[in-house]
Amino acid sequence: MILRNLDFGPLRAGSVTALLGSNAAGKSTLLRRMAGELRGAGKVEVVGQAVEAWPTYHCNRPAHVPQDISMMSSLRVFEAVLLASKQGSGWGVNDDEMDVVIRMLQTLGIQALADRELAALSGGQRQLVSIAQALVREPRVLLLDEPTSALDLQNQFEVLELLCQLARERSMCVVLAIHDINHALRFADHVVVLHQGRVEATGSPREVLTPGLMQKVYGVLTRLECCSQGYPFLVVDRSVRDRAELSKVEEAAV
Ligand SMILES: Nc1ncnc2c1ncn2[C@@H]1O[C@H](COP(=O)(O)OP(=O)(O)OP(=O)(O)O)[C@@H](O)[C@H]1O
Repeated sequence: MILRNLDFGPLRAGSVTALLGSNAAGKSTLLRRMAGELRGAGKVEVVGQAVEAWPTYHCNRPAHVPQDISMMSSLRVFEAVLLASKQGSGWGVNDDEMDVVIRMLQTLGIQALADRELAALSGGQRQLVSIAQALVREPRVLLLDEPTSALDLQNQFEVLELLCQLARERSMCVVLAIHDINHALRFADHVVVLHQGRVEATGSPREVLTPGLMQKVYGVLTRLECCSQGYPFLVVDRSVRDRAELSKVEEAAV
């Protein structure tokens, strides 16, 4: 069993939740369970109904952007996003539906890629297209697995800002697994930290993401600083992988 006794939520409409934890903590597994792609014990509900009970293309069925995005297809970017927008609603296409796709490509800054084949895209471009495919469906719940892992710094910031903005505008519940603690501190309303198969901590990022938690969950010594915009960020001083060394650090801190 990968995850046990998980209990968190409800996750609010219009909010962004960051799912944190070290490698193999179970973040992707939890997202797949929340998306209704994995069966298991316990219950995941969307608007009071088990996630699996919502029809595949219903807006209450979460959209899931997985970590590994393979796009070995000869479809072009525009077609791929249009196809995603049409899921479950027949094959006819009108001008309004085309406009929605054009606007989505513009929003993500990938309009210049509209005619490119998916198979010819870079990793970061693929990541932006897969986010566009999920957003264009206008889901009530959007689950993203490390959505910025292939993006350059500017795209990381712009995509996370966009997700926050759309969460508020569309009353969408966004949950993203992410390794960058500073992105979680800056962009998330809520964090859930997984550790050893359980929820170690949950709450507001500033309350939860303390140097003490970083030491326990990630085995790193950190300190909190503040950027010129007033946002807190954690600086990692060093890793303490060795248990004996960690005990010494803990004793010295008492
Ligand atoms: N399809 C699978 N079959 C068997 N075990 C799996 C499968 N997928 C994941 N696991 C195992 O489940 C555990 C949790 O994996 P998961 O991918 O959920 O972690 P994660 O927190 O997303 O990790 P990372 O940060 O490295 O992406 C790992 O031990 C992994 O080996």
